Amino acid sequence: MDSFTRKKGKERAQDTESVDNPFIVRFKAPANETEEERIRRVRAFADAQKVSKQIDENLAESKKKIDRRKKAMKILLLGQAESGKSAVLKNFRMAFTPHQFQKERGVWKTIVQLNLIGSVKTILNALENNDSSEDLLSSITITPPQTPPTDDPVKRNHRKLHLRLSPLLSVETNVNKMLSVDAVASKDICVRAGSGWKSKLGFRDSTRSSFESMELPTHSQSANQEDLSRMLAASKDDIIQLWGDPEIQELLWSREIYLSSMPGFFLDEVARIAAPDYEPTDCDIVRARVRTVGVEEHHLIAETVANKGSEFYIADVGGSRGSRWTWVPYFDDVQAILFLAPLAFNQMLEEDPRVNRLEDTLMIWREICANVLLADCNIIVFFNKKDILQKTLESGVQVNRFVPSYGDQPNDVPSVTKYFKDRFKAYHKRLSPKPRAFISHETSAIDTHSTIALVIAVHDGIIRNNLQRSDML
Ligand SMILES: Nc1nc2c(ncn2[C@@H]2O[C@H](COP(=O)(O)OP(=O)(O)OP(=O)(O)O)[C@@H](O)[C@H]2O)c(=O)[nH]1
Ligand SMILES: [Mg+2]
Repeated sequence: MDSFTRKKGKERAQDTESVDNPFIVRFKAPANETEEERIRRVRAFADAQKVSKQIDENLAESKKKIDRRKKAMKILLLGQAESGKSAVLKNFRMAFTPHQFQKERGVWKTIVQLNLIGSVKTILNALENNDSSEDLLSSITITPPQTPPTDDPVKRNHRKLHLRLSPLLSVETNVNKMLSVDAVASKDICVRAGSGWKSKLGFRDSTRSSFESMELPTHSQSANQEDLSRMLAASKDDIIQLWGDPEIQELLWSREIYLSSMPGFFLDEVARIAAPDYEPTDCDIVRARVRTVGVEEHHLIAETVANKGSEFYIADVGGSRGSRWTWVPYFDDVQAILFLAPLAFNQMLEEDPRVNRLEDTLMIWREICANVLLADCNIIVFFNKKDILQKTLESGVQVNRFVPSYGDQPNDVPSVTKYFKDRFKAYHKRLSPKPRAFISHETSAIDTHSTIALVIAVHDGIIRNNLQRSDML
């Protein structure tokens, strides 16, 4: 007699209690049950119990997570695409969870390599379009040029380079496929939040709970990454030759393709990055470009002595126009918004080249300031990309050509930064539903040294502010 059948008498006694319990009712022994039916029923009951236990455990884990989340600090990174939100997030992670971040180095190695090959593709595409006089914006191709042989030795050399680099581009295509890179018309690597792209590149996230799925890289995925490193090492000299070619520089210039000012630019460091033993530095990682699509939420449990164990959630959103509708659900319980405003006055949006970046940022800023859901939220502005502003002004670009209201104010970094700050401050004062302090910092998120110090100070400031608000000080 099995334990289930032995409990029959007891079960009967509990019948009144369990009459409402569908689980017990479902597995009650029917009258005239055969031995075979009984075995099947007992087995089904054991299976159901196992599933039920698993569900209870998951619910308990979810509840724990909800409770933890309630207590933790919640930060939201906002701003247009390419404003530097993900770069600031990386600085946060380096500051508070350096060990965890260290484990991701392999992922960033592959991304830096892909960024580098992306620049190579842009050059080859420009060359090919030049040859065939096709529109520059036609899709990027990995096929070698099909045009007939030429007597021009420069062109012949370019074609040879293109042919020799084709296998590298094929391997790159395989890695992009593996990452399910979105085939949107973008020059960037676009991976969807929650798609597990980092685990496909070999990163094991130990902060994830046991019931969250975590894909491990398959053998072929790891092989793809190895192929990429091998092919890059083998193509190193060709890439150096391609990038150093004065004819090509001239062509890129004439086509207004300014590679060195594009995100994810690594062509000046090919020798280091294509080396077989290449390991990305912190600066490489912050400069690596992956476009955020959707919202990536990161749960950080501080590892550093000063803040050990303190928990916070940082949501890093996709900033392109098509992604902004995904931001609103995160307004609900956020305590601080870090708003990234790039100090860019002479650039247009990639998704709409008619719209100036500064005007777009100001439009988002007005909406955030006026939002009643965010009335009690700390908002901190990072006027980012100060290094780029410096270079732009040094190259002689006049602000008033792009922003007529700038007038004849000096064309220097302090004056331009003040102009930005005053405009943001004025909207903040006018549109905030309740009075609140305007807090801002000037940053260059790729300067990890100063940005790490800043994010630690900002984190401490948010805690102090929240404590003051809850009258605990
Ligand atoms: N030179 C320079 N580059 C920066 C700075 N901040 C960010 N970048 C680079 O600009 C590119 C875009 O930065 P991201 O952090 O990916 O931008 P994002 O706001 O997350 O963009 P989306 O994910 O598209 O919304 C990356 O290659 C960064 O390394 C900066 O202060 N100076
Ligand atoms: Mg991003």
